[in-house]
Amino acid sequence: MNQDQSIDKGKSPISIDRDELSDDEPKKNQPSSRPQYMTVGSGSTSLHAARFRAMLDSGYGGSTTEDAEQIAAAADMAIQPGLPIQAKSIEQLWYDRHRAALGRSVDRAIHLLRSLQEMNVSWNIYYLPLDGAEADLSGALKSRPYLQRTHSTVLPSSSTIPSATSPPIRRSETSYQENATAESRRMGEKQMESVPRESVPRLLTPQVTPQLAVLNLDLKVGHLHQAELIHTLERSSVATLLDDKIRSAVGHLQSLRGRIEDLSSKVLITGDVNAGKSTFCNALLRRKILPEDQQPCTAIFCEVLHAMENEGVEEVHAVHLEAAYNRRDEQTYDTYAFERLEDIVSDNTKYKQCKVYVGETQGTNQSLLNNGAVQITLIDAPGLNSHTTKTTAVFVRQEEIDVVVFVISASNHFTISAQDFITTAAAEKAYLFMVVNGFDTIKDKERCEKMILSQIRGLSPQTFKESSELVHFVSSHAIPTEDRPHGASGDGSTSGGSSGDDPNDDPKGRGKDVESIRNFKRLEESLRNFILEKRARTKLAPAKHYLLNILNDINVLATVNCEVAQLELDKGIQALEELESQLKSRKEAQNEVHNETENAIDEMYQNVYNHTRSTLTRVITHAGDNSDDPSVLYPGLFGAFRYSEDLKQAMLTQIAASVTSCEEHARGSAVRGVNVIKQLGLLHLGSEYENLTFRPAAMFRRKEDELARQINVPTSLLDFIDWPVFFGGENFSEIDMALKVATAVGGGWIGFNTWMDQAFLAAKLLGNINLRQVVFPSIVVTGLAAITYIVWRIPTVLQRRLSTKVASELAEIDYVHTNATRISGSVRKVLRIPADNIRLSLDRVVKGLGERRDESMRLKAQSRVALTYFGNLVQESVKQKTLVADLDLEAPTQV
Ligand SMILES: Nc1nc2c(ncn2[C@@H]2O[C@H](COP(=O)(O)OP(=O)(O)OP(=O)(O)O)[C@@H](O)[C@H]2O)c(=O)[nH]1
Repeated sequence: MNQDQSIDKGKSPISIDRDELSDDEPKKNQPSSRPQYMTVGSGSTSLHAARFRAMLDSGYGGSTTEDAEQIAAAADMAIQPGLPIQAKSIEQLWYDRHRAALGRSVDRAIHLLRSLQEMNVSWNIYYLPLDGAEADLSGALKSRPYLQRTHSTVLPSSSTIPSATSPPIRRSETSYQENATAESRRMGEKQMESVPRESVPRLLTPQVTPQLAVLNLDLKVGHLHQAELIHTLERSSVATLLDDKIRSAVGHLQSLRGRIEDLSSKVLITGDVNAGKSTFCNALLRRKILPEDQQPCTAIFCEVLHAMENEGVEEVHAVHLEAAYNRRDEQTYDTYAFERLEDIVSDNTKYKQCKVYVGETQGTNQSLLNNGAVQITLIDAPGLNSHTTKTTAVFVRQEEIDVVVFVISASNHFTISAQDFITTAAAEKAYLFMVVNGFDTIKDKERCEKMILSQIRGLSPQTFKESSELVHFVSSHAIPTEDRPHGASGDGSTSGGSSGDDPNDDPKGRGKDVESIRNFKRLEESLRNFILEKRARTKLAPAKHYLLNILNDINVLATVNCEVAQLELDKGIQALEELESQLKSRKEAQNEVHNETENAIDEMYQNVYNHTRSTLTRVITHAGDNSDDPSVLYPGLFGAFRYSEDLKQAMLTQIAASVTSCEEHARGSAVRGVNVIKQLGLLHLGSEYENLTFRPAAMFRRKEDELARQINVPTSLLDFIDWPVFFGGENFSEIDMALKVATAVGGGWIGFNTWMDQAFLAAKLLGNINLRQVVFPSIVVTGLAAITYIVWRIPTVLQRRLSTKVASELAEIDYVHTNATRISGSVRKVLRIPADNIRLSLDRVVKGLGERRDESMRLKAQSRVALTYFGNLVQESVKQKTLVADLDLEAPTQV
């Protein structure tokens, strides 16, 4: 609301008496002057007092009861009929109150951001839309299309500073994002197919991000935009990016906090090259301190402060390029006298900035730098061009600049750089103060004014709206400085004037000079008002503006994350139920498979063992029954030994063949067993067991049965004779042993001699004569018969004897059991491989399910915590937003 409007409110119980305007200026020339005093009209209830009380009642009042009482008393005083109260005191009280309230809100916002930062560590903040890429995990939302808040707007300050009646946050367009996000969604879905759920980044797409004014992640790499980059980022990377944003927002809030507390104000004077910025500064100071030149001469930022801040010493501190200025640390700057300023400001290779401490030439009432209550710093910026525009914009963006004064050359109007800068600065700062300088050089002033105002309307509508206060057409040259007497215009377009700067002092009443000085003084007044009286707007409004933005961002993130937390909690509960049942059935399957495979293996092992054992036992037992084997023919007495070797060989070959057949049988059993296990694998683990291949030929490659060939079964003479027939007994082993010894010591006939000796002993008993006559022929015949018998029986006896010997040798090395164990063990080994694989696979599945269940439980717990946290955050951010939005920074002027 501008001043004229407030004046129009003449019927208000509280009115401004324009007759009480400052006595510095003629009243009729003070359309923009601020009221110095306020008188109370009817004495009826004051709006101010009501507002104060309402504010106190709201709990958002002063920091102490005493403070509150003091303010309320001041307000009550203001409504006492006929009692003049200094408007500035009231304003100061309002200002302090707002300052304290905003300070508390800043602290609260910092607290909320820090908690958000902590939350972001344990539960990465969601930063992706719930449609599109995330749609597959948000079945619940599929049936309830997610509302995309495409354009939520935080109304900026100034005329748009939200008041109690106009909510600050306006969702101008809420729509179902169907078509607009289709492309992004398609892309997201495509990429999501290949991205595991856990790595889904929590990002908001550009459809949501515009509503984030501060915490928006500015993702851009080359030609790729956020929508494309979004899916390539890990959630943790996004969390880190967001953490950085939150950190810098906290830093910004802290400096805003400091700025709110700070009683000084900084005024940046910027504009096109040679627009007359330095001349304007000098005119404000009434001293020619900063170098003025027709050529561009200011290359570094030049800060003009009151000498009071430098213990009253006037000097220049040129700050080193890499140093952070500290007045108490002379390492950070060089000290110069004012005369050297021209050299310093024109060179930006040695110094980045200079601080100029200036003592005032004007009294405190008129002084701009030190106005009693507030310290003001003027900053003369380098002229804007394509190189410096960005630097200056960055400078402006820094929170310590309260007011931007933009100097335009009346003859050049707005250059491209100027337009760029104003567009950027207008977005950053609520107000721009425009000084159209060198107005003395313009002939058709009215036309110039019109043209410039229409340009301003396009560039900064807010400034245009209050142009009577914020846009000034002046001539800095018209203001006399120490070395420039009154009216000494550079181009001579205006003539000289009186020695003082009061136009009324002009004895000849030179109209143009009078007008110029008056205009300049009006500008000063507006600027002073702007800085001093409207500190709420210049100092507090940026904090309020930023607070509304950041609280809105917190609210948006909290709302989205609340929904996500609810969604994830629901999903978590559902997933947990599914996982529990899967885990149960898998564990059952695990036991079942274990038992079935073990049974199958044991059964197969036992079968093969029994089969091998019985087969080998049978073959070894009947190894000597191959008399009809055509390959082993008895060649007669003289080939008896060779025959015995052939027989032995045939027997061992037969046994070996039986071992091979047992192995073949075992292979078949293994194939059957593997099939049984494969079926179990297919049943419980699915297709991964379809291609299970088993090569039975690979079994029994090492011929361990050759042991049989290596056994030593020597043939002795006794093996040819059927001793039991001769001796009618079976005490064969003793004889065998004795004969073995005899054979070894005296050759094969010793045993026979002993037998003959016994025959002769019998004959002796019968008598010599008879014996000689009867027995001898009998003996000879019997002997011959025996010999014939023995020779005849050799093949049969040898087979049996050798078979027995082989069997006993094999029994000695436990051949049957060894081979049965080896073959069946081999089968077991072969079967154990797929069985173990199945078991391991099932173990893995069970373990995986267990881990997923644990993870789901963790996520569920986290989601529950997040849900509670974000739910509270939504409420708290709304509460804080309302409190901040309800702060009416302009209250005292709306009387
Ligand atoms: N006629 C006239 N000349 C002016 C006025 N203000 C400045 N000048 C002249 O314009 C020229 C440039 O003035 P400066 O103050 O150096 O301009 P600047 O914007 O500070 O220049 P840079 O910092 O180098 O960009 C000087 O010759 C001044 O004398 C004015 O109001 N009227």
